[in-house]
Amino acid sequence: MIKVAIVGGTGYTGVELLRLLSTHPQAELTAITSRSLNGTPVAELFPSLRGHSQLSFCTPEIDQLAACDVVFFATPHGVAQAQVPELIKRGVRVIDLSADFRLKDISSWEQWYGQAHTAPELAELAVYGLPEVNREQIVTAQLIACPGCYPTAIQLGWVPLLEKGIVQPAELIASAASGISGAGRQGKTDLIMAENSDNFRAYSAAGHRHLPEIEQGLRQVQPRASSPAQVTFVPHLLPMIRGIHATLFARAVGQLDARELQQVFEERYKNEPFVDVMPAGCHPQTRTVRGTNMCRISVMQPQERDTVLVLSAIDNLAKGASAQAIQNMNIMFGLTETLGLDSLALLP
Ligand SMILES: NC(=O)C1=CN([C@@H]2O[C@H](COP(=O)(O)OP(=O)(O)OC[C@H]3O[C@@H](n4cnc5c(N)ncnc54)[C@H](OP(=O)(O)O)[C@@H]3O)[C@@H](O)[C@H]2O)C=CC1
Ligand SMILES: CC(=O)N[C@@H](CCC(=O)OP(=O)(O)O)C(=O)O
Repeated sequence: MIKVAIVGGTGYTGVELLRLLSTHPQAELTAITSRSLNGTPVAELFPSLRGHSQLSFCTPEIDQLAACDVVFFATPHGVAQAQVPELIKRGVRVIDLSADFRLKDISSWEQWYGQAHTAPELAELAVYGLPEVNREQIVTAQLIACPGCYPTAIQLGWVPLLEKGIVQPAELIASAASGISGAGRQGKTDLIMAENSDNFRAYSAAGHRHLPEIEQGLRQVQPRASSPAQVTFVPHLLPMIRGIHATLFARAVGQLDARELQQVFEERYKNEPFVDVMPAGCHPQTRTVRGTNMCRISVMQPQERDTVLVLSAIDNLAKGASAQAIQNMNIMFGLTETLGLDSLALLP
């Protein structure tokens, strides 16, 4: 059994990790932290876990964390970079769900996250945990930087086109909408039900911190000679709890027909257990991925003009965070990649 700890167990990604790890056949959760609820039984805060967790929340003590094989950080940005260096020194493997180690360009990280980075050498060491692109490096990684939710949906939608150089990399447009759990569990007025129910709005349209992450990931897969990927990214808040839907617009470089595009996607993802390329004409829905590690994608060319349209749907807390983090753990520890991740979405 793999001994696991979660730092930040009371947030939405923390409890999603807890839910998934509780039924994982090879993982034994030995510590889960909350400074504010130290000593509270986990099943008292989350009664859905009654009968599945005997643990109580504890404070994040380095010795207890270092006794585990792997530590998940489900904490706000800036927390992992303070604690991870010591764990790495002690040989523990770390899977960070925050953005602390996602960007290789530290000055860009500092600009977008508005704070100084205290462990830039670990950002260099970290492997970006998108298995569909970096599976080989994940196997031996000591530190995984899990992708953000929007970057997961958007990169999986565009990677097949960028790799083959069949769309203009400098003219990419992503319009994406997220459920409110994407903003975390802390109370803020603009996240309450009365502000969001029966409402729909864009936010951070002038620039969102996921933009450099998306561009970094796409540039990694592009052919070297092509001009670097440039993205216009507009996120929106949807009045629902879970789910991201991304509508991705790109301009084709040459002549392509819809059948060839479909083949590019089917070929690229034919061995990927968690990417479902839907038949031509289908529209992915967030409901069909809810609570699962799946990304459902479709590609089309409306009116056979030169716009290539990709639709991509994930669950922000699952493939966009905690389930993808467990997919990384499975790969790192040589387990079947789908272990503990084979549940189906609830319908309706
Ligand atoms: N929500 C989403 O859809 C996604 C979120 N993420 C990222 O995952 C991370 C967690 O997100 P989310 O679950 O939404 O966050 P929440 O704000 O809901 O939860 C944060 C958790 O971290 C703990 N925490 C806060 N500060 C510290 C600290 N200094 N030291 C130790 N623990 C701390 C809190 O517990 P306590 O204060 O009691 O210790 C709490 O359990 C964030 O970085 C987020 O950006 C990534 C992908 C998707
Ligand atoms: C709806 C909402 O507010 N979403 C969050 C993104 C959540 C996420 O995945 O981002 P990180 O992992 O980078 O925190 C936002 O736009 O900031």
